Amino acid sequence: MSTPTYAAEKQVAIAAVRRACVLTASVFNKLVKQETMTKEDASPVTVGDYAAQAVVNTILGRTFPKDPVVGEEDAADLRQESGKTLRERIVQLASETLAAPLAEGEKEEWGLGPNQAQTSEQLLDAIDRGNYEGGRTGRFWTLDPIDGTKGFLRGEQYAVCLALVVDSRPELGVIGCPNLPVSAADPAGPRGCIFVAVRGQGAYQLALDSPFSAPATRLTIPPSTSETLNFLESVEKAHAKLSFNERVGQVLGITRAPTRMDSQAKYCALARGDGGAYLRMPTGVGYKEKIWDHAAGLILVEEAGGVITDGRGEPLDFGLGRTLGENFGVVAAGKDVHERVIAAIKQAKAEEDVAAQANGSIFKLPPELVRMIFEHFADEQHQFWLVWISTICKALMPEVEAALYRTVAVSSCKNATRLCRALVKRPYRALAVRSLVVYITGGASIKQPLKSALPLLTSLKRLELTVDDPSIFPLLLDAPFRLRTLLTGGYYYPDCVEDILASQPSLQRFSLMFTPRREEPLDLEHARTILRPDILPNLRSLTGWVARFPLTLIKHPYPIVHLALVGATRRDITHAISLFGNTLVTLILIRLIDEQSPPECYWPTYMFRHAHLPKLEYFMVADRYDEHADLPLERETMVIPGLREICPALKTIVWGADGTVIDDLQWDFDGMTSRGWAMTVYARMLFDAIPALERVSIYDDEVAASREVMGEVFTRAEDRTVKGPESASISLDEDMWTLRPET
Ligand SMILES: Nc1ncnc2c1ncn2[C@@H]1O[C@H](COP(=O)(O)O)[C@@H](OP(=O)(O)O)[C@H]1O
Ligand SMILES: [Mg+2]
Repeated sequence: MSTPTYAAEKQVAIAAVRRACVLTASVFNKLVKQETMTKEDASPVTVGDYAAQAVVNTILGRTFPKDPVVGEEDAADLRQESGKTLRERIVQLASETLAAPLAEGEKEEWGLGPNQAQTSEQLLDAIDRGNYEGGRTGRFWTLDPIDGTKGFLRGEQYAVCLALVVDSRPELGVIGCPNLPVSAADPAGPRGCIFVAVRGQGAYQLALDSPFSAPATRLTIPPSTSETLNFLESVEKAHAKLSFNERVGQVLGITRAPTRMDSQAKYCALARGDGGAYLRMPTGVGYKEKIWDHAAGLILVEEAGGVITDGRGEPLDFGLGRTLGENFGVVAAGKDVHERVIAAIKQAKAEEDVAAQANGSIFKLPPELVRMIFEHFADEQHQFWLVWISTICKALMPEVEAALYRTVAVSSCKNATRLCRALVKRPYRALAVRSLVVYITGGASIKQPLKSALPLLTSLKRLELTVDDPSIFPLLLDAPFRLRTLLTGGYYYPDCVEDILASQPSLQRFSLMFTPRREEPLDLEHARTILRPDILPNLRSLTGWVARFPLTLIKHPYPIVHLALVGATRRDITHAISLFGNTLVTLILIRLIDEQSPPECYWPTYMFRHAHLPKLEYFMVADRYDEHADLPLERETMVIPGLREICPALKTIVWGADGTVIDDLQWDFDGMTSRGWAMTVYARMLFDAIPALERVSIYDDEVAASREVMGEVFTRAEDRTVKGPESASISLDEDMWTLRPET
């Protein structure tokens, strides 16, 4: 079946709306402006409403007699004796309007022109044609003869709105706006426009007085940015929650003031680019939006390239009768901004939920304070207190949850799925999450649960994602959060790492710990974008497993303060130091020493040759040997010349040497057999060379493999003498040492 073009319907609807506009404009001029009716009188709105409905329905009754109409008014009151005066006024007005000479595009058989007089009864019947209740299937018209009655009375914006709905979908919409400036750029210029849209045929603006002959302007919603975006909203506070819009605007970073106008003229303004988004959020009194207030607007916006849904992002349902039923408000916007507006609404709504729940709390403390107290108790040791409090006082649940959900970690599929479900169920929980750790290797994929939860985590700042399913990582590309810390890892290196980096300009700390696999050669192309200097302007901390993180490809001297590398060869280290040496404060290396390495390079500070590390304070190195080679035990090679100038600020050196190296040092140095002797010589030489040095620790264990390791420590006393060796254990600072043990 071919798509209907609705050409006849369109022509009739435009003509009917134009006649109704002429009628309402004359009602305004005669009855409102000249104040021939008092406020207590049945009101000019009532007169205009009924009369306009009589005119439009008469035309529809003649042209499409089988089509029912869903309208705002019915004639029951007018038929009463008490309605006589009103009835006569309406009949007179409607008759005059219908009897006006035929205009271009109109036909006599539509009931128009001086030869087509209608009786009073015929006109009341026409009004009653608007009694239809609507429904899921079939076609019907829906009419709002004067939409924006308040605007009409003020002489501001109002609209005559007519739409054809087929099987619950608006297919044709016509909106007449007698008071709307023809061009928003010229607000004092000529007024009066008609807007028309047919599904699949585009949206157009026509001239109100010559809709069929004057050239039509095709409408498209232009793209907007946070700077150009503004909201269109009702004038009437009772019709939409304007304070909520304000908060949504803040979330979106909108700087322009909203444009307020009555009626569906807002949809017209949106369609022609006079505003970026129309927000109509419920005021909470249980009002259900009427289909005639949105049907014509919907098709106009959609045909202008926009998106229209309710406040939750759900489609508007025109198949439920006279109202939009359970839809929650209305949001219309350009394609490029609609999704962001919905996300911002979710955030503002979640905040509101938290605030609303807090009002019922027995503690009348300011919510920020309660939150601070609870956050203080949210650590693992005290969590049960919070849970206990919330079971006693349910009103405190949102604050308690906000504290408990601030930092969340999951390490099994089951828990990850549970967590995601809990976040989706109560968006204020999702809003509370600042730090999320997902560490799941093996097992089923948790992609689906994450897909539903990640878009809600608007406050997330720190994400640690170690998963074996690489298809999870692309989810980060659409995420609403701006991370400061991103730690990634897993079995497969995902192709989209660089795109993720490009989408996270606030990133300060980044870690890439994908398992190096021998069987698969590293695709260096993957790393290319990390090299672009512009994508990570805030990057200060970098951790990587070098086999999957080709450091030598980085050419940009990011001002890295903290660098940790696993599996770094001599070449990687020299390269890193030459790039980041000027800014490094901490440097942590698990280095690979191969057979080709010259013997001197066993001494950790040997790597600083030719370098300049003016800010370096903490240096830790743990060694891995491919093959154990003979050690260079000559004093001359232990400390390179010029070390004082190279790293003048160095305070701490931690060396995790392989056990066999320590054993060699023990047996073989200078012919002495004391285990501590060679270490003591080395440590003392370091203290002599670097005046700032306070501590040297040497551990005969693999530092990377365990959090608590034993070793010998040398310290500089107040009187600058060197003490040690003393046996000690080192506990690795978790935050600094983000590396995970190899398994
Ligand atoms: N509490 C409420 N919430 C939302 N809309 C309401 C409302 N009470 C009335 N309205 C509708 O808001 C329409 C006007 O919208 P706007 O504020 O955008 O101009 C009214 O149309 P009418 O003016 O045709 O009665 C009416 O249908
Ligand atoms: Mg209305």
